[in-house]
Amino acid sequence: MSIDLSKFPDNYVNCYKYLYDKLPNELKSVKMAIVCGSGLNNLADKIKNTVTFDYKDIPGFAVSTVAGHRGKLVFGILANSPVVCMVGRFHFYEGHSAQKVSFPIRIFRMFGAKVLVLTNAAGGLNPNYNTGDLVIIRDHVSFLNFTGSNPLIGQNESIFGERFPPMLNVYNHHLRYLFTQAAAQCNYTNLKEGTYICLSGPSYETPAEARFFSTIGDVVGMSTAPEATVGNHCGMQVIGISLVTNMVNQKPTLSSFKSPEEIAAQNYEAPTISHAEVIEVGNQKAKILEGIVEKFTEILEQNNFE
Ligand SMILES: O=P(O)(O)O[C@H]1O[C@H](CO)[C@@H](O)[C@H]1O
Ligand SMILES: Nc1nc2[nH]cnc2c(=O)[nH]1
Repeated sequence: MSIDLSKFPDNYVNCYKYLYDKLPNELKSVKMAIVCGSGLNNLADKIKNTVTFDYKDIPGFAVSTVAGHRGKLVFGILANSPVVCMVGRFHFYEGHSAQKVSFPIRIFRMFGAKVLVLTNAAGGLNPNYNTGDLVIIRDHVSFLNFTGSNPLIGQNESIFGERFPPMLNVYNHHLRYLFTQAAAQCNYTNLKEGTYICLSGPSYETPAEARFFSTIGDVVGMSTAPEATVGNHCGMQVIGISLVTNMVNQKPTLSSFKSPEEIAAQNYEAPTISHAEVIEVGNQKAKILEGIVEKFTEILEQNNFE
């Protein structure tokens, strides 16, 4: 075993050992960890020589309760590189604490992962975006962190990182640049970059909230920031990619001064949004993202990225 387990808290050791003992030697250490967002399970399909675990069997893991999140942890080889992939993630709105949501990230660090690839389905706020666009996360605004649900609250586990970690470069610039190269090599031309707004969910935003969020960010979702916060704390190089699964409605709600007849005469259509739509777009676009993530891994290998 390459790490001194006596230095780690028991719950991390139990989980690490459970997985470690079942892995072949070539997967006992990984370079990269990937988290699949809603509808993006197929991202894991390119991983070879896999060893798969059910979340329900892994000590310390929560279980996935959300449609579009398979609840499997996959170790394997992607583009000649040993990786671990969460096929489905945990969310705060499922009733898990921010600490529970991000618990796997520290396990991946214990397995040696330096690079953390976070993917998610998100609503587009930036009017220049379209459904189906991929957005490299440049920075985030986390309403979870603002409101007392920072995953680093509690006793600091100094084996992982410092008490007051800076958050000035959470999303690594070099990785983001290399991701643009990977996308270009895959002939993907709709790549954007933007700020991710993290909300607790599970309700989607009201139009007034959406207008407010659009003044501070480009996409909005209910994940990623806790994982990025913990990854940054334990010294991982983080990259986040949002798939715009829907454009968020920002039009003001109906005026009180208009009669139902006047509204109908304007051919008014009530806006909607559903998780089924989010998953459908995720499934449609997962192939593209899968190809780019594989190319990205290949580029990291070529660049000896550490
Ligand atoms: O962020 P991921 O897990 O991709 O999922 C996004 O999609 C769900 C809402 O449709 C929420 O869970 C939101 O966070
Ligand atoms: N909050 C939020 N999360 C999402 N996840 C996917 N789409 C959306 C959205 O429109 N809003």
